[in-house]
Amino acid sequence: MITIDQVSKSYGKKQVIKNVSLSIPEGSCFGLVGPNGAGKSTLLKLITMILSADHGEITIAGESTKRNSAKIKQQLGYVPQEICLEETLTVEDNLKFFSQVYNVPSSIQKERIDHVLKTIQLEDRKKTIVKQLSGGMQRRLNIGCTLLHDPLLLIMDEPTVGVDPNSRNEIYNVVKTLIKSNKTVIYSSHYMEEIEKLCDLVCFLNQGEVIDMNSPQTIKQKNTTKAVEVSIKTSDLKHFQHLGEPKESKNGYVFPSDDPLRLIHQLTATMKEHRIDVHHLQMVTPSLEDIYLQKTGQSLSEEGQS
Ligand SMILES: Nc1ncnc2c1ncn2[C@@H]1O[C@H](COP(=O)(O)OP(=O)(O)OP(=O)(O)O)[C@@H](O)[C@H]1O
Repeated sequence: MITIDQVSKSYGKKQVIKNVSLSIPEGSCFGLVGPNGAGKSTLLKLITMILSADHGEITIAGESTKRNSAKIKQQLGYVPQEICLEETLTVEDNLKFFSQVYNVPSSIQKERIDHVLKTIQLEDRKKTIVKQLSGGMQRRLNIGCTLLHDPLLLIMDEPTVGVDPNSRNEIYNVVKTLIKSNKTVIYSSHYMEEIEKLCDLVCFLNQGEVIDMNSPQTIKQKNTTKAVEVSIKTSDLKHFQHLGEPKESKNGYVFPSDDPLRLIHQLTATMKEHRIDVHHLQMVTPSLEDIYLQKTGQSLSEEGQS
């Protein structure tokens, strides 16, 4: 569906997309992950042709963005990071307005609006003024406005930023409905749990470069570095310094290791030596978030609180 071939982009002297190549199959949900400033929005703006690449080529459904932009735009829905709605109008009037923006023929406008209201689960809110909607509902309407021309490709730039967990689940449901109806979705996020729930493919972007791209399962299998979680107290940590730098976890501390069995022997020996009781000791596999941290030295979640 989409091929990005050796694409680079600079703002002034600063190169923010560096020779990126990737391809996104039709009907897939493609997750773009990276901390603030990784280049996610810039890459999405290149795909949506808001920006043009300095080098390289982007092809969507066989058409080059350089040559056939008008044709591609008909198949493309872009959900920007910022909510872009007229808040003094009702839900329905916003949808009517965006139908006109997207040149939806008036003969099918009502049918399209009804279908979109169902998809975004706002059928009972169509007469509500936008500013009276919750943040999560506004985000769903923001998505709905990009569905009116029935695009094949949807590009969503952090659609759950600033949304509470319940509303986030409702947005996931909308995205899942879109994936089931065979749309291709590109979904950028700081939240790794979203990517794991929704995406068939995940691309880790860091400082404008693709550092890994695969299914979430394959990335986890490839990065088999294991770790051991142990329930020790912070005051006892000094006895374990020779076993590396642990990370605090829900049940105590997690020690990374390429040889977890050996580490378990070392941990138990140290506990015995210092007479430390242990209630919990288990091998753990890293989450996608941990893998990103290992690869970049940067945490997504800390950066992702904005
Ligand atoms: N119009 C612009 N002019 C100059 N620099 C820009 C511009 N837009 C973005 N940048 C810079 O380019 C880099 C990549 O920004 P981009 O917004 O693409 O990252 P991002 O991964 O989407 O980050 P965030 O999660 O914060 O939205 C950042 O260093 C940013 O400051």
